[in-house]
Parts: sequence; C-alpha cells; structure tokens
Amino acid sequence: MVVAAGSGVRLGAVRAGRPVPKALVEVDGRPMVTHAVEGLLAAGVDDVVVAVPREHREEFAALLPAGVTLVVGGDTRTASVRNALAQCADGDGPVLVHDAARPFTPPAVVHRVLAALAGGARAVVPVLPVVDTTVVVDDDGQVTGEVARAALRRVQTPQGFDRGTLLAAYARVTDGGPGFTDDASVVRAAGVPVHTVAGDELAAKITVPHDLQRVVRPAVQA
Ligand SMILES: Nc1ccn([C@@H]2O[C@H](COP(=O)(O)OP(=O)(O)OP(=O)(O)O)[C@@H](O)[C@H]2O)c(=O)n1
Ligand SMILES: C[C@](O)(CO)[C@H](O)COP(=O)(O)O
Repeated sequence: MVVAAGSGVRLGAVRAGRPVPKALVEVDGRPMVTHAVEGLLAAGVDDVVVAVPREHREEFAALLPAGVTLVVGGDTRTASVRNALAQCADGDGPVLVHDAARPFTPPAVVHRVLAALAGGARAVVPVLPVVDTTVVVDDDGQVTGEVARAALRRVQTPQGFDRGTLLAAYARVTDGGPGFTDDASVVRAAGVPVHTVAGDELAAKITVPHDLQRVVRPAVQA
C-alpha cells in the first residue's frame, strides 16, 4: 500500500491559492504519488492500495494506473494505514507500507525488504545510519548533551510485514492512542521483533520545501 492522504503542512504547497496535498506535488514533472506507486509496481509489487485525501479522490483516481485501489485516508498516518489495511485483510503474502512522499525509492530497497520477509522476518524496515554528531537541546536551543549515535538509525519506507502480524498489531491500537509515526512502531508495540535492512538516501522523504531542491531521480534505478 501507499499512504498519500497527508496534507503536507510542513511542505506548504499551494495551487491556485489553496493548499494542495503533498502527494500531488510534482517532482521531475509528475506527482509524487505517481512516482511512488509506479516504483512499487516496477519493483514487482502487485495489488497496490493507495490511501488518499477524501476531497481529492477523483484527482488521484485520474492519475493512478488502472488496477490500483483507492481508499479514503484518515486524520493521521496511522488512520490512513488502517483504512488501506481493511482492503488487505483477505489477501495472501506480505504487506508493504510505503510513503507517497518517498517518490524515488530504488527497487533494490523494496527487494531487500521482501527478501528479509521471505527469509522469515515478520517485520522489516529499511534504515540508514546517523552520520552527524547528534545532540540534545533544551527549550532555549542550548546543547545539554551528546547522543551516542552508533546505534541510531533513520527509518525509511517501504516497511514490510507478514500480513497477519500487521493486521493483528493494528487491531490492538487505536488512532487516538500513542502517536505512532510508522508501522514498525505499531508492530513492535505488539511485541513483534523488527528486522532492519539497508535503506538508501534516494528513498529520502520529502517533508519541507528544501527537500524539493534535493530530491534526485536516479538516472538508472537498481
Ligand atoms: N493523515 C495522513 C498523514 C500522512 N499520510 C501519509 O504518510 C506519509 C508520510 O507522512 P508525512 O511526510 O508526515 O506527510 P504529511 O502528514 O502529509 O506531512 P505534514 O506532517 O507536514 O502535514 C505521506 O506520504 C503522507 O501522505 C497519510 O496517508 N495520511
Ligand atoms: C513512516 C516514516 O516515513 C518513517 O520514517 C515517518 O515516520 C513518517 O513520519 P512523519 O513524522 O510524519 O514524517
């Protein structure tokens, strides 16, 4: 599945004087959501479900390839995943949860996640190391401590799950509960170990305007 129902408040994109959902913002000439969905399909993923904002449903439907299922997302990412998961309850095989906001995720990342699932992992996330010195600051912006970064990782998507494991984990949590920022956290809260594989800087999430200047479509995706 691809979650594309966020507003993109931090990106702050505007079209004809009105806020436009982040997933509809164009990168390399096409909406982010189109790149993200086509990327999964090109990597061999089938049965793609996309969570979209209710008020833009028709626009998303016109953009996306035939065969893709659209569902209306929720107020939080967790709620959007939950709505899309409802479409996945009867399927077979693992489920991938991917952000529309990571338009140029290389297929190799998808394949590493799927390979780890095929090897028996129930939950898999792509991660990258933290390469900068990392500190803690107080409310005034003063540094109050340094963080040992060797064990820290930045988490990306797609995140992959054994289908039953993901469904059961989401059934345990409510959208009004603790603020889960990804799906691995939901699964880990259910006591399931989360395995990591290497992510890729090309899978970076577009979050703030500066990210639009940095986003790179690889000439050849591996
Ligand atoms: N209610 C929500 C919130 C987020 N997402 C999706 O989750 C992904 C990662 O979320 P993020 O980058 O935080 O997107 P937004 O919530 O749109 O950003 P912001 O917090 O700046 O509004 C995005 O593809 C976004 O569309 C979603 O489907 N439904
Ligand atoms: C799911 C995610 O992209 C993994 O890094 C991330 O947690 C989304 O969180 P955000 O805080 O809404 O950007």
